[in-house]
Amino acid sequence: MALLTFGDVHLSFAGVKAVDGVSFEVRQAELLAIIGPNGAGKTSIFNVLSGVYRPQSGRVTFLGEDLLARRPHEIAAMGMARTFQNVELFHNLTVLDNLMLGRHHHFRYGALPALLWYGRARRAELAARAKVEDIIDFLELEPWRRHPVRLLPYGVQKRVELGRALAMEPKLLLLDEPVAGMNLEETEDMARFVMDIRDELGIPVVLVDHDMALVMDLADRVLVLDFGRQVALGAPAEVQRDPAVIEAYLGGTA
Ligand SMILES: Nc1ncnc2c1ncn2[C@@H]1O[C@H](COP(=O)(O)OP(=O)(O)OP(=O)(O)O)[C@@H](O)[C@H]1O
Repeated sequence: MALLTFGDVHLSFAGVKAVDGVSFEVRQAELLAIIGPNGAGKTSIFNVLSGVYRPQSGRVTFLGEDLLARRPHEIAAMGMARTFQNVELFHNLTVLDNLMLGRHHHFRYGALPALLWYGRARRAELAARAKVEDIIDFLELEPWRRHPVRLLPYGVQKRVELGRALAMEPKLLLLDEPVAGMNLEETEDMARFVMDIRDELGIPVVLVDHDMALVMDLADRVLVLDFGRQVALGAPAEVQRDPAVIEAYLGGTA
């Protein structure tokens, strides 16, 4: 069964068709990439998925539940985690604290037990800490764990953001341009972590990026958009050969 279904979604803003009848599904442990030129509708799809935009029509389900009736924090609590084009972290806090904050919705105790550090609060805190330490290991963030995020190189900050999303123990991860602005080495590191997230942790990923080599390398399937419309959906090799894609997007570079 598909984890997520996006069915014939239409979203427009004052006559601009941002998403114009797009349909796809995300399967267990797959990496689906969404590509397309600027303004093609990629971010709008992410905003529909995370409950920020409400489309005029269509059907979106996650884990069999209707997503369009949900608010952003409810969708996050269902297990959909997202990273953003720009780093969105608490820059004065350490790597460790930023990751601990990623777990806050897992905490199910009141302020008083938390303050007194007893019972359930203590166990939850210790479990959270163990989980966060695993993520620090997994993303090779150990050298920076006590450093404020603002002092870290850009590529490492993006990795911390990825770590915060993983700390939510997501069932689906949305990555918005994870390698934008990175140098070659940072890009290769990030590609390796994204692959490990799918292959070792088994978390399905939807990725938007302009880096064509990365997308074609990592993705199991690629959805190509142009002016909000769906141009193609299929395996990378298939999509690269598709004349409609070459015409609309790759401009003969395939
Ligand atoms: N909140 C909004 N208000 C008005 N128009 C919007 C809004 N959000 C998106 N749009 C319009 O919808 C279209 C799709 O935009 P979107 O940001 O989804 O594209 P994109 O593929 O993510 O582009 P980019 O690669 O530049 O990030 C564009 O024409 C954009 O101007």
